[in-house]
Amino acid sequence: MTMELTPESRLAAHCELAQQTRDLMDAVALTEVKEDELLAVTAELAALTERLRAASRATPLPFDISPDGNLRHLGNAVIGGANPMALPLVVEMDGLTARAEVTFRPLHEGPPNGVHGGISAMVLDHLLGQAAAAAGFPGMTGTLTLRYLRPVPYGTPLVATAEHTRAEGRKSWADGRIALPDGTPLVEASGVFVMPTAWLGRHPGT
Ligand SMILES: CCCCCCCC/C=C\CCCCCCCC(=O)SCCNC(=O)CCNC(=O)[C@H](O)C(C)(C)COP(=O)(O)OP(=O)(O)OC[C@H]1O[C@@H](n2cnc3c(N)ncnc32)[C@H](O)[C@@H]1OP(=O)(O)O
Repeated sequence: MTMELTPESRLAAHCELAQQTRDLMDAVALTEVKEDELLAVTAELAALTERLRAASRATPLPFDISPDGNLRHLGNAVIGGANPMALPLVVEMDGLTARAEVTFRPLHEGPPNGVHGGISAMVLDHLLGQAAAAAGFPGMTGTLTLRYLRPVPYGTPLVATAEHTRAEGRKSWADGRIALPDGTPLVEASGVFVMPTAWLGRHPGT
Protein backbone atom coordinates (compact mmCIF):
# COMPACT_ATOMS: atom_id res chain seq x y z
CA MET A 1 0.00 0.00 0.00
CA THR A 2 1.47 3.36 -1.07
CA MET A 3 1.12 6.28 1.33
CA GLU A 4 1.50 9.85 0.16
CA LEU A 5 1.57 13.15 1.98
CA THR A 6 -0.42 15.66 -0.04
CA PRO A 7 -1.59 18.95 1.56
CA GLU A 8 -5.22 18.73 2.69
CA SER A 9 -6.09 21.98 0.91
CA ARG A 10 -5.01 20.52 -2.44
CA LEU A 11 -6.95 17.30 -1.77
CA ALA A 12 -10.03 19.38 -0.91
CA ALA A 13 -9.66 21.32 -4.17
CA HIS A 14 -9.33 18.02 -6.06
CA CYS A 15 -12.55 16.75 -4.42
CA GLU A 16 -14.34 19.98 -5.40
CA LEU A 17 -13.20 19.50 -8.99
CA ALA A 18 -14.50 15.92 -8.92
CA GLN A 19 -17.88 17.09 -7.56
CA GLN A 20 -18.11 19.78 -10.25
CA THR A 21 -17.32 17.06 -12.80
CA ARG A 22 -20.14 14.88 -11.41
CA ASP A 23 -22.50 17.83 -11.85
CA LEU A 24 -21.19 18.18 -15.39
CA MET A 25 -21.75 14.48 -16.11
CA ASP A 26 -25.31 14.73 -14.80
CA ALA A 27 -25.88 17.77 -17.00
CA VAL A 28 -24.41 16.00 -20.05
CA ALA A 29 -26.67 12.99 -19.53
CA LEU A 30 -29.79 15.18 -19.34
CA THR A 31 -29.08 18.18 -21.59
CA GLU A 32 -31.54 19.22 -24.27
CA VAL A 33 -29.62 22.30 -25.55
CA LYS A 34 -29.30 22.82 -29.29
CA GLU A 35 -26.61 21.20 -31.43
CA ASP A 36 -24.43 24.32 -31.82
CA GLU A 37 -24.38 24.71 -28.04
CA LEU A 38 -23.39 21.04 -27.65
CA LEU A 39 -20.49 21.62 -30.04
CA ALA A 40 -19.41 24.83 -28.28
CA VAL A 41 -19.43 23.21 -24.84
CA THR A 42 -17.52 20.20 -26.18
CA ALA A 43 -14.77 22.51 -27.48
CA GLU A 44 -14.53 24.30 -24.12
CA LEU A 45 -14.34 20.98 -22.30
CA ALA A 46 -11.56 19.78 -24.60
CA ALA A 47 -9.53 22.85 -23.61
CA LEU A 48 -10.19 22.25 -19.91
CA THR A 49 -9.17 18.60 -20.27
CA GLU A 50 -5.83 19.67 -21.72
CA ARG A 51 -5.26 22.05 -18.79
CA LEU A 52 -5.71 19.20 -16.31
CA ARG A 53 -3.44 16.92 -18.34
CA ALA A 54 -0.63 19.50 -18.05
CA ALA A 55 0.47 17.66 -14.91
CA SER A 56 -0.94 14.21 -14.30
CA ARG A 57 -0.32 11.00 -12.40
CA ALA A 58 -0.28 7.42 -13.70
CA THR A 59 -2.85 6.14 -11.15
CA PRO A 60 -5.60 7.78 -9.04
CA LEU A 61 -4.92 8.97 -5.50
CA PRO A 62 -3.96 5.97 -3.33
CA PHE A 63 -5.00 4.95 0.19
CA ASP A 64 -3.85 7.46 2.80
CA ILE A 65 -4.72 8.46 6.35
CA SER A 66 -7.11 11.40 6.71
CA PRO A 67 -6.55 14.09 9.38
CA ASP A 68 -9.13 12.31 11.59
CA GLY A 69 -6.90 9.21 11.56
CA ASN A 70 -9.07 7.05 9.29
CA LEU A 71 -7.91 5.07 6.27
CA ARG A 72 -9.33 6.69 3.15
CA HIS A 73 -9.05 6.12 -0.60
CA LEU A 74 -9.83 9.33 -2.47
CA GLY A 75 -9.13 7.73 -5.87
CA ASN A 76 -11.54 4.80 -5.39
CA ALA A 77 -14.31 4.38 -8.00
CA VAL A 78 -17.01 3.90 -5.33
CA ILE A 79 -15.96 5.95 -2.27
CA GLY A 80 -13.30 8.26 -3.67
CA GLY A 81 -14.14 11.93 -3.24
CA ALA A 82 -11.49 12.84 -5.82
CA ASN A 83 -12.81 10.36 -8.38
CA PRO A 84 -15.68 11.80 -10.46
CA MET A 85 -16.82 8.26 -11.27
CA ALA A 86 -17.57 7.67 -7.57
CA LEU A 87 -21.03 8.44 -6.18
CA PRO A 88 -19.15 8.94 -3.77
CA LEU A 89 -20.48 6.42 -1.26
CA VAL A 90 -19.97 7.40 2.40
CA VAL A 91 -19.68 4.17 4.37
CA GLU A 92 -20.16 4.14 8.14
CA MET A 93 -19.73 1.24 10.50
CA ASP A 94 -22.70 0.59 12.77
CA GLY A 95 -21.21 -2.09 15.01
CA LEU A 96 -20.17 -4.77 12.52
CA THR A 97 -22.60 -3.56 9.84
CA ALA A 98 -21.28 -1.39 7.03
CA ARG A 99 -23.99 1.12 6.11
CA ALA A 100 -24.30 3.77 3.42
CA GLU A 101 -27.12 6.00 2.31
CA VAL A 102 -27.24 6.19 -1.44
CA THR A 103 -29.28 8.16 -3.93
CA PHE A 104 -28.59 7.04 -7.47
CA ARG A 105 -28.90 9.55 -10.31
CA PRO A 106 -30.32 9.46 -13.85
CA LEU A 107 -26.70 9.07 -14.95
CA HIS A 108 -26.85 5.53 -13.52
CA GLU A 109 -29.66 4.43 -15.79
CA GLY A 110 -29.72 0.86 -17.09
CA PRO A 111 -33.32 -0.15 -17.79
CA PRO A 112 -35.67 2.77 -18.54
CA ASN A 113 -36.12 4.82 -15.33
CA GLY A 114 -34.07 2.36 -13.30
CA VAL A 115 -30.52 1.88 -12.07
CA HIS A 116 -28.15 -0.35 -14.06
CA GLY A 117 -27.64 -3.73 -12.37
CA GLY A 118 -23.89 -3.37 -12.68
CA ILE A 119 -23.98 -0.13 -10.70
CA SER A 120 -25.88 -1.84 -7.88
CA ALA A 121 -23.33 -4.68 -8.02
CA MET A 122 -20.45 -2.23 -7.79
CA VAL A 123 -21.89 -0.58 -4.69
CA LEU A 124 -22.57 -3.94 -3.04
CA ASP A 125 -19.14 -5.33 -3.98
CA HIS A 126 -17.54 -2.42 -2.20
CA LEU A 127 -19.80 -2.51 0.85
CA LEU A 128 -19.38 -6.27 1.37
CA GLY A 129 -15.62 -5.89 0.98
CA GLN A 130 -15.54 -3.09 3.50
CA ALA A 131 -17.62 -5.12 5.99
CA ALA A 132 -15.17 -8.03 5.65
CA ALA A 133 -12.20 -5.67 6.05
CA ALA A 134 -13.77 -4.02 9.12
CA ALA A 135 -14.17 -7.46 10.69
CA GLY A 136 -10.43 -8.02 10.18
CA PHE A 137 -10.63 -10.07 6.97
CA PRO A 138 -9.78 -7.80 4.02
CA GLY A 139 -9.61 -9.45 0.63
CA MET A 140 -10.17 -9.23 -3.09
CA THR A 141 -13.61 -10.18 -4.36
CA GLY A 142 -13.45 -13.83 -5.46
CA THR A 143 -17.13 -14.42 -6.13
CA LEU A 144 -20.04 -12.00 -5.95
CA THR A 145 -23.59 -13.33 -6.22
CA LEU A 146 -26.53 -10.98 -6.71
CA ARG A 147 -30.27 -11.39 -6.58
CA TYR A 148 -32.18 -8.52 -8.18
CA LEU A 149 -35.57 -8.58 -6.44
CA ARG A 150 -37.12 -5.29 -7.55
CA PRO A 151 -36.09 -2.47 -9.91
CA VAL A 152 -33.76 0.04 -8.21
CA PRO A 153 -35.03 3.61 -8.64
CA TYR A 154 -32.86 6.67 -9.00
CA GLY A 155 -33.65 9.97 -7.30
CA THR A 156 -34.87 8.12 -4.20
CA PRO A 157 -32.84 7.84 -0.98
CA LEU A 158 -31.92 4.18 -0.42
CA VAL A 159 -29.93 2.34 2.23
CA ALA A 160 -27.16 -0.17 1.52
CA THR A 161 -25.90 -2.43 4.30
CA ALA A 162 -23.49 -5.36 4.59
CA GLU A 163 -22.08 -7.58 7.25
CA HIS A 164 -19.25 -10.08 7.47
CA THR A 165 -20.65 -13.54 8.20
CA ARG A 166 -17.68 -15.94 8.55
CA ALA A 167 -14.04 -16.58 7.71
CA GLU A 168 -11.97 -19.64 6.92
CA GLY A 169 -8.25 -19.31 6.31
CA ARG A 170 -7.71 -16.60 3.68
CA LYS A 171 -11.40 -16.58 2.69
CA SER A 172 -14.18 -14.54 4.22
CA TRP A 173 -17.88 -14.21 3.45
CA ALA A 174 -20.21 -11.22 3.61
CA ASP A 175 -23.86 -10.55 2.83
CA GLY A 176 -25.51 -7.27 1.94
CA ARG A 177 -28.45 -5.55 0.35
CA ILE A 178 -29.78 -2.32 -1.12
CA ALA A 179 -33.19 -1.49 0.35
CA LEU A 180 -35.84 1.19 0.55
CA PRO A 181 -35.70 3.19 3.80
CA ASP A 182 -38.58 1.04 5.15
CA GLY A 183 -36.36 -2.04 4.75
CA THR A 184 -37.94 -3.44 1.55
CA PRO A 185 -34.99 -5.19 -0.15
CA LEU A 186 -34.31 -4.36 -3.81
CA VAL A 187 -31.03 -6.21 -4.39
CA GLU A 188 -29.33 -8.83 -2.21
CA ALA A 189 -25.70 -9.89 -2.48
CA SER A 190 -23.35 -12.52 -1.07
CA GLY A 191 -19.63 -12.43 -1.61
CA VAL A 192 -16.49 -14.45 -1.00
CA PHE A 193 -13.38 -12.37 -0.42
CA VAL A 194 -9.92 -13.93 -0.71
CA MET A 195 -6.88 -12.35 0.85
CA PRO A 196 -4.11 -12.50 -1.77
CA THR A 197 -0.94 -14.12 -0.49
CA ALA A 198 0.88 -10.82 -1.19
CA TRP A 199 -1.21 -9.14 1.54
CA LEU A 200 -0.37 -11.71 4.22
CA GLY A 201 1.38 -10.03 7.11
CA ARG A 202 0.70 -6.55 5.64
CA HIS A 203 -2.63 -5.98 7.32
CA PRO A 204 -3.39 -6.04 11.06
CA GLY A 205 -4.48 -9.53 12.07
CA THR A 206 -2.84 -11.35 9.14
C1 LIG B 1 -1.30 -4.23 1.16
C2 LIG B 1 -2.55 -4.50 1.99
C3 LIG B 1 -3.64 -3.53 1.70
C4 LIG B 1 -4.85 -3.88 2.50
C5 LIG B 1 -5.88 -2.81 2.38
C6 LIG B 1 -7.18 -3.28 2.95
C7 LIG B 1 -8.04 -2.10 3.27
C8 LIG B 1 -9.47 -2.46 3.14
C9 LIG B 1 -10.28 -1.23 3.21
C10 LIG B 1 -11.43 -1.12 2.57
C11 LIG B 1 -12.03 -2.29 1.88
C12 LIG B 1 -12.26 -2.02 0.47
C13 LIG B 1 -13.25 -3.00 -0.08
C14 LIG B 1 -13.06 -3.14 -1.55
C15 LIG B 1 -14.07 -4.09 -2.11
C16 LIG B 1 -13.92 -4.21 -3.58
C17 LIG B 1 -12.99 -5.30 -3.89
C18 LIG B 1 -12.78 -5.51 -5.34
O1 LIG B 1 -13.48 -5.04 -6.18
S1 LIG B 1 -11.44 -6.45 -5.72
C19 LIG B 1 -11.45 -6.50 -7.49
C20 LIG B 1 -12.17 -7.69 -8.06
N1 LIG B 1 -11.51 -8.93 -7.72
C21 LIG B 1 -10.35 -9.28 -8.30
O2 LIG B 1 -9.80 -8.62 -9.14
C22 LIG B 1 -9.78 -10.60 -7.85
C23 LIG B 1 -8.93 -11.24 -8.93
N2 LIG B 1 -8.54 -12.55 -8.49
C24 LIG B 1 -7.44 -12.73 -7.74
O3 LIG B 1 -6.67 -11.82 -7.47
C25 LIG B 1 -7.22 -14.13 -7.26
O4 LIG B 1 -7.90 -15.05 -8.06
C26 LIG B 1 -7.71 -14.29 -5.79
C27 LIG B 1 -6.93 -13.36 -4.84
C28 LIG B 1 -9.22 -14.04 -5.63
C29 LIG B 1 -7.43 -15.73 -5.36
O5 LIG B 1 -6.11 -15.99 -5.75
P1 LIG B 1 -5.20 -16.93 -4.88
O6 LIG B 1 -4.01 -17.37 -5.72
O7 LIG B 1 -4.88 -16.28 -3.58
O8 LIG B 1 -6.19 -18.15 -4.66
P2 LIG B 1 -5.91 -19.66 -4.36
O9 LIG B 1 -4.64 -19.82 -3.57
O10 LIG B 1 -6.06 -20.41 -5.62
O11 LIG B 1 -7.19 -19.97 -3.42
C30 LIG B 1 -7.24 -19.58 -2.05
C31 LIG B 1 -8.61 -20.00 -1.56
O12 LIG B 1 -9.60 -19.12 -2.12
C32 LIG B 1 -10.55 -19.86 -2.93
N3 LIG B 1 -10.82 -19.06 -4.11
C33 LIG B 1 -9.94 -18.68 -5.05
N4 LIG B 1 -10.54 -17.95 -5.97
C34 LIG B 1 -11.83 -17.87 -5.61
C35 LIG B 1 -12.94 -17.25 -6.19
N5 LIG B 1 -12.84 -16.55 -7.33
N6 LIG B 1 -14.13 -17.35 -5.57
C36 LIG B 1 -14.26 -18.05 -4.42
N7 LIG B 1 -13.22 -18.68 -3.81
C37 LIG B 1 -12.03 -18.59 -4.42
C38 LIG B 1 -9.84 -21.17 -3.29
O13 LIG B 1 -10.77 -22.19 -3.52
C39 LIG B 1 -9.00 -21.39 -2.05
O14 LIG B 1 -9.84 -21.97 -1.06
P3 LIG B 1 -9.28 -23.14 -0.13
O15 LIG B 1 -8.14 -22.53 0.67
O16 LIG B 1 -8.80 -24.22 -1.06
O17 LIG B 1 -10.46 -23.54 0.73
